[in-house]
Amino acid sequence: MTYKITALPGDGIGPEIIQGSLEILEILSNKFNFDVEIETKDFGGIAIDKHGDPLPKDTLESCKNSDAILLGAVGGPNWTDPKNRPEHGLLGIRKALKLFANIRPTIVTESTAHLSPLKESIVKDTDFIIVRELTGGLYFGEPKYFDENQAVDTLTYTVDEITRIAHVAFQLAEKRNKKVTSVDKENVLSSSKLWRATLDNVSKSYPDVELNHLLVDACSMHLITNPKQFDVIVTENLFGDILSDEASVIPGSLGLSPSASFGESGPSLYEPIHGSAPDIAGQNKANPSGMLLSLAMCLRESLNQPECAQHLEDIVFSTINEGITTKDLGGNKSTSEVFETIKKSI
Ligand SMILES: NC(=O)c1ccc[n+]([C@@H]2O[C@H](COP(=O)([O-])OP(=O)(O)OC[C@H]3O[C@@H](n4cnc5c(N)ncnc54)[C@H](O)[C@@H]3O)[C@@H](O)[C@H]2O)c1
Ligand SMILES: CC(C)[C@H](C(=O)O)[C@@H](O)C(=O)O
Ligand SMILES: [Mg+2]
Repeated sequence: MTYKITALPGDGIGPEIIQGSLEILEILSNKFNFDVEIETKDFGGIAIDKHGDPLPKDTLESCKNSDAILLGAVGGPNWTDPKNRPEHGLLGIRKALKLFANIRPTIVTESTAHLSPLKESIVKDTDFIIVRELTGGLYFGEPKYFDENQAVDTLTYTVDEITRIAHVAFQLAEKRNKKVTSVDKENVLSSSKLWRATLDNVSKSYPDVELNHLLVDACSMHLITNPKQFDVIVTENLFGDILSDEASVIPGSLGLSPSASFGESGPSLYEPIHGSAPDIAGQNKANPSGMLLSLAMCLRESLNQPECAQHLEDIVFSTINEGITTKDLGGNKSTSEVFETIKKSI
């Protein structure tokens, strides 16, 4: 069986972290005996420059015909036209492929706790997953417009949209520590009132799973004072975006955090949660771990290679534990030095 992968390097540090990751994928496929066919496509700012469109038809077609998509990052100071931004390509692909469930794990083991800027005793043994709704909420609600005098964004959620993401969260929790924390702003927002009521309803089908509700402002505090209390956090699009960047501080760096986006069918998309990091782009300084851990999620979920995924995750963490890290984690290695070390370890 040959797996088809579409690679979307994108902008800024995107190409720097994708290139080495694809080389590692080739090495892993030889070692673990499976075949991959990789098609690399223009996406984001580079696609605006070359084709006038952040998500060209040809790129979307390749994604639709693949088994999985690996994405670096998009955006940057070169693309400021509010009507044609690299980020529109990202929202466009999520919507076109109906990738409504975005999974963002945070794990800190005994051996990685020292990397956190927070106290080791607080972060040690943290293991939770943020389930972020990805195709609704303020990102997509209509009307949405701006003129010189006014700007409007609309926060809409339907019961169906909330129900399907709630099932994802409960099903995950059933396989884990059986605890769902739903995060909303029920004291103010109508959409959050519907969110909370729907979560209560869906929870009736999962009697073994405990459901708690937290307001998003309090959750942002709990996240960094007592992250061990969480198992599965489920929340709407914008809250999930913000809380997951905050959560990346717990293991140590935004450069460490991976993600996977799933629809009900079709290819899934794997990308680190960070952006194109314009401040370090082109300098060989980017931490490739978030991209590599996203590749591991891809190997496990889309390519049916759990042992290969585990091998890659083990090597990413043992490399970090040996002190071979980029500056964001306190080390002095370049992106390419980290990639070379990981290749040798494989
Ligand atoms: N999925 C995506 O493609 C994605 C995600 C987030 C932001 N963005 C876009 O990226 C651009 C820059 O956004 P931003 O600066 O707010 O966020 P960012 O995530 O790009 O960077 C925030 C900070 O984290 C650092 N950082 C990020 N990734 C790192 C890595 N792998 N290694 C080491 N340090 C890392 C950066 O250097 C920067 O200081 C914007 O255009 C934004 O829209 C894209
Ligand atoms: C770039 C931006 C549109 C995107 C988002 O907000 O979803 C990013 O921040 C992310 O977390 O994937
Ligand atoms: Mg984000």
